[in-house]
Amino acid sequence: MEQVKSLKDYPAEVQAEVKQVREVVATLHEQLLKWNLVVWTAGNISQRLHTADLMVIKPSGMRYESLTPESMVVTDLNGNVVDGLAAPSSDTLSHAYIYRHMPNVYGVVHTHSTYATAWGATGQNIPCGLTMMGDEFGGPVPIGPFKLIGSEAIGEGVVETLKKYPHSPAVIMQNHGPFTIGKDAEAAVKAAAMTEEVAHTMWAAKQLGQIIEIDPEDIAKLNDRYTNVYGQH
Ligand SMILES: O=C(CO)[C@@H](O)[C@@H](O)COP(=O)(O)O
Repeated sequence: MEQVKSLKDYPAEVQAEVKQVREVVATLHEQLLKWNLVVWTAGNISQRLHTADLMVIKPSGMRYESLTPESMVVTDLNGNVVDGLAAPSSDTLSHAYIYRHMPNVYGVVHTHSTYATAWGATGQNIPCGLTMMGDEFGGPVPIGPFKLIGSEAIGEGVVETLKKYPHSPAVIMQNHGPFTIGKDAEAAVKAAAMTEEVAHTMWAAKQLGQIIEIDPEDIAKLNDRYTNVYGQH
């Protein structure tokens, strides 16, 4: 049987990174409240380390206002706790699955943000009818399969869905809510905020009439410009 190491068994550089990532992950949860992406305790953030196959994730069921760097939980990429006093998030095994199968991903976020989750309840991809969707998602925001909570099944659903939508940093799990990814936890939080924004706008558009979807060639150009030209390089 695999021996689970304690954080004390890891080198000093790993312990130093854990300290820094605990701060980052604890503080970023404030952004979920700021952007109105969560209610009560329903959502979580994690970030993977660069110095070891470990991640830092929110403790399960704790109010965002009470989160501190010390209350964050450190697990390995099989979801085993290596440091922390609290039980880790219900979605730990799914975050770990995503990190194991998507080596460029270092941040994962889950929310139940209202409009994105409403699309999830209908099982419909959010169609790409906005230039910002071409920019941010490179196409529609996809719906992932329905999966029960607590195992790595949600992570499998996210990874399988993103194989079909490789430019999207978001999957809205059917009947559940968005899971977003990024090069770090902050990028995944940004993707969660953008998912909710476009979910809201496209919901409003649907009330007004038929959606005009953007041509896939133009979506590719938008996504390329946003990825390679937009912002400071
Ligand atoms: O999605 C769900 C439940 O529907 C959970 O991810 C959410 O409530 C957050 O749980 P944790 O507090 O991270 O264990």
